[in-house]
Amino acid sequence: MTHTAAVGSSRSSRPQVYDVSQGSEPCKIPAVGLTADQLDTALSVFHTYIPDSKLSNGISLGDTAAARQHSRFKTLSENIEHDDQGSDGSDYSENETWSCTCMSQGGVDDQYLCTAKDGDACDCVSEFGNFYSSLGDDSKRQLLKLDALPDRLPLVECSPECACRARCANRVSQLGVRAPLTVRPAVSGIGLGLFFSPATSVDLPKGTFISLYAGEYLTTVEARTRWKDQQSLEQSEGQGNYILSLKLPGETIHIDPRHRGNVGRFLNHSCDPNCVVHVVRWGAGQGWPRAATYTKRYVKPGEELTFDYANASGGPWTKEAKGDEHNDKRTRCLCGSTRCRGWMPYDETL
Ligand SMILES: C[S@@+](CC[C@H](N)C(=O)[O-])C[C@H]1O[C@@H](n2cnc3c(N)ncnc32)[C@H](O)[C@@H]1O
Repeated sequence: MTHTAAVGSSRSSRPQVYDVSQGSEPCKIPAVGLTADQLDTALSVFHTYIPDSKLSNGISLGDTAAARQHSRFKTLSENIEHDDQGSDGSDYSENETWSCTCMSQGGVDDQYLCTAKDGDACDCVSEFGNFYSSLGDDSKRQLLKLDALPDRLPLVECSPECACRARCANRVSQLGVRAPLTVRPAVSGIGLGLFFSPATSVDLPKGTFISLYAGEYLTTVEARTRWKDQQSLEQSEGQGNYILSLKLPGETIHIDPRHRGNVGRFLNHSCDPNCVVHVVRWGAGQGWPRAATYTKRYVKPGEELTFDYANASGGPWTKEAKGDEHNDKRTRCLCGSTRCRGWMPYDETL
């Protein structure tokens, strides 16, 4: 793939703002300060930009009926060991649907339906908890109450089937990227990274939704094959490994954004990160687990956004690679933090 106009390149007198999301997110995500080659890489990694994950055969998770019919879905489901309980920890199984009947009353307060205003009355919030709170400013932004989240329980937002629709305050991760972000060369020098880049000098509060880590859902068998391929690319061409494995109670989900993915694939690992990954379902039962990143502290303008790959699932699924010469899975961590553990975490089951 070649491009005649390069972002931030001396080849172009007026730098062009290239939206990495290709118009798929509510906010543009400019690529900034990239050489022509880096821009080519940033673009060519996305054969397709998808704001939400899909099955590896291209079927959208939102298309529940088609996803359930498809043999790939069945294979994936069979690969997942289910507990007696629903995997969101509730009494609802994957085959049941759950929705609230909250209806908008009209007016500006619509934004707060389901949580701040009618929280007690909303079926979803009263069943699964209210873990978002309003920032209370004009931005109408909802923050995740990180300290109130129960350990290892996925967040459940209102589902696409709920009557409250898009303005409900219990829908955050499903609305796409809203924080001002840019893709730039990573601070560590390891390829590209995702940065908080506001127009004015404001901090990003703790609990702000950044983006999903969206890609193709893989079976464990598919993930193993791709992991090996990506690992050899990493060694031969310096291209990274992108598969995120979410180990939930009773199930493991692998997400690969290398060929089809969203901007979350630019989030680098840090041993002292400013973001954290949480599993979010859009509705209980029928809701597939999404990996969503949120800030875990205040973030200053210009900071690179990172998360600890070892905490991706909130569980003990990863191992720190040891400095053992015979461990071919090890990759040096270049996060540069004073708490750096030296090696990148990896999922030993792949
Ligand atoms: C999800 S991608 C992150 C974006 C990547 N830097 C890029 O340019 O596309 C993960 C890959 O980035 C690299 N990476 C991320 N964090 C790193 C770190 N702390 N140290 C070394 N490499 C890292 C590794 O190659 C890893 O496999």
